[in-house]
Formats: sequence, C-alpha cells, structure tokens
Amino acid sequence: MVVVQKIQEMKEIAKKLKKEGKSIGFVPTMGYLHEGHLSLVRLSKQQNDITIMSIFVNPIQFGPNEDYDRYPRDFERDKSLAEKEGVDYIFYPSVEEMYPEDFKTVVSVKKITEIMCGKSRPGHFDGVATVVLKLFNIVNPDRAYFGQKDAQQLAVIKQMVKDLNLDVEIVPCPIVREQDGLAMSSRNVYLSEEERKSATVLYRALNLAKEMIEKGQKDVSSIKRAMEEMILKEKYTKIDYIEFVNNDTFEIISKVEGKVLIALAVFVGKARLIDNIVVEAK
Ligand SMILES: Nc1ncnc2c1ncn2[C@@H]1O[C@H](COP(=O)(O)OP(=O)(O)OP(=O)(O)O)[C@@H](O)[C@H]1O
Ligand SMILES: CC(C)(CO)[C@@H](O)C(=O)[O-]
Ligand code: BAL
Repeated sequence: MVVVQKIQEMKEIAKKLKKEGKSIGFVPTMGYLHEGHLSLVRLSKQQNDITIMSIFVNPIQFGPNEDYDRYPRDFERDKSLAEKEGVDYIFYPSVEEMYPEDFKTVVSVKKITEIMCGKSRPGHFDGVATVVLKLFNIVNPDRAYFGQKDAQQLAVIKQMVKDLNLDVEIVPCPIVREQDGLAMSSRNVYLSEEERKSATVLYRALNLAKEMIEKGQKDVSSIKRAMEEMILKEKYTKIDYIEFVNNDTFEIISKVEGKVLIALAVFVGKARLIDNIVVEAK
C-alpha cells in the first residue's frame, strides 16, 4: 500500500493506472476507520482493479462551533486497517495542499440541501460537494463508494454527478451497525458509557416508526410524536431533527406514501449522531 500526500503525484498515479486499463474504485473518508468504512473498501475491491481511499478531515464542511479540532484522528491505526483490507493507495493530503491561500471556488447543490443536516449545518454540503469534486478530479475514479448512513450526503453527491456530467458511478452502501443497532460512526468515541447506552435510541425510534407504518399509520406527525417521546425518555438526548422525505425526491412529506426515508439527528451528550431507515408503505 502506498501513501500519497501530494495532489500532483496522486493525479499522475491515477492517470497511469487508467492508461494501463485498470478500473479505479474510490472510498472517500475522514479517517478514524471502522467497519462501516471497511465495508465500502470491500465492495470497491470486488468491483475494481485498484482501490484508492482518501483520508482528509475537510475543514470547510465544519461550522465554526463544530468539532473540527477534536474530530478523532489516528493515521497510523487507519493505515494498518486499510492495508489489512487491501487498499492499494491512501490519498492523505494536508489542508494546505487541498486549500492553498488563494482557493476561491465553492460547489453548491441547491434545494435538497435546505433541509435536515443542510439546515442544521449551514454551508456543510457546500464543503462536502467542493471537496468531493476536487477528490474526483484528483483520483479520477470509475466508481465511488458512499454510505447510506449519510443519506443526504449521498443524494447531494448523486445530484452533483448528474448535474455536472461527471464520469463516475456512485455506489451506495448499506449502513453497518453495532450489535445493539447503533450505526457505526467515528463520532461514537465521544460517547461516555452511559451515553453509549442512550444512543441506541436512534435506531429504536426508527424501528418504532417502521412498525407504526407497517401497522397502517400514515400520519407523519403522529409517528414523529411517538419517536420524540421515545428519544426524550433517554438521558442525555436532544433532538436536532426528525424528518420524513420521499426517498427519490427528498421532498418533505406529511403523509406516508411509497418509499420514505426517515432520517434523524440527535445529540447524545456532545456527540451529534445521525441515522436513517427507508420504509416502503403498502
Ligand atoms: N456505519 C456506516 N455504515 C456504512 N457506511 C458508513 C458508516 N459510517 C460511515 N460510513 C460512510 O463512510 C464514508 C466516510 O464517512 P466518515 O469518514 O464521515 O465516517 P463517519 O464514521 O460517518 O464519521 P462521522 O462521525 O463524521 O459521521 C461516508 O460515505 C459514510 O457514509
Ligand atoms: C465524503 C467526505 C469524505 C467528504 O469530506 C465526508 O463528508 C465523509 O466522510 O462522509
Ligand atoms: N460523515 C459526514 C461528515 C461530517 O459529519 O462532517
């Protein structure tokens, strides 16, 4: 496995691989790897000749009061996990390499970014779209792998790829969970032992919604109320949002119909955790 820190070098390697007729699978991450990230790598390895992972905690997708400084980082640990999984290249640039002093461009996907995480984290998806487009231009992947855990991010990237006619296939990957249902996230390390127990309520609340829908409940307000009650019963929790949207259009819905994405963000102590589930109403 090779670690590449310079953009020019990464571009030259990607160009050479393409010339040799090799397909490139790309797994963008912010590091502090867990089984969720590694599941993306495994799929990439099945579908491509070469797998490139990026590890970059992207400052422009964090708000001023968010956790950029304390976001967990451990490159040596990440390197050995990636190598064990068979990653061929890690692209690991510095902030200065990605954003030189005269950097001026923003990529902004409209509309679907006005709700959910986009509303709670103004500018977040501009930062994500900008860095992902840069990474695509550097790595030149045939396929790129994104987790369904960040469902809105996945929708933003798909929209950007479509709108800007990018030659990359976006491959969605299922959410990997701990045994008790908590979605794996680098941010889970922020949780104390007590908070970790409360954090299981995100997935429990999503399943409560699913059960209510399966029993015929179609009124979103009633389902949301039941979810809120369940979440707020747990210690250390504060709801950021619970949203029901059409899974294809990301339009907010008030009545359950067709394929619905139920997404939530909940603070458990200082950790802001997200999760979601797709439910198909009969
Ligand atoms: N539990 C998971 N299952 C599947 N994919 C995941 C999971 N967690 C993260 N991913 C995916 O891995 C990629 C990199 O995500 P990132 O490095 O932000 O990890 P994270 O653990 O989600 O961190 P964060 O704490 O910032 O949410 C994204 O495409 C993300 O959706
Ligand atoms: C896609 C991404 C690597 C862009 O910084 C990040 O948002 C993430 O890890 O999900
Ligand atoms: N996984 C999305 C990156 C972020 O929360 O900033």
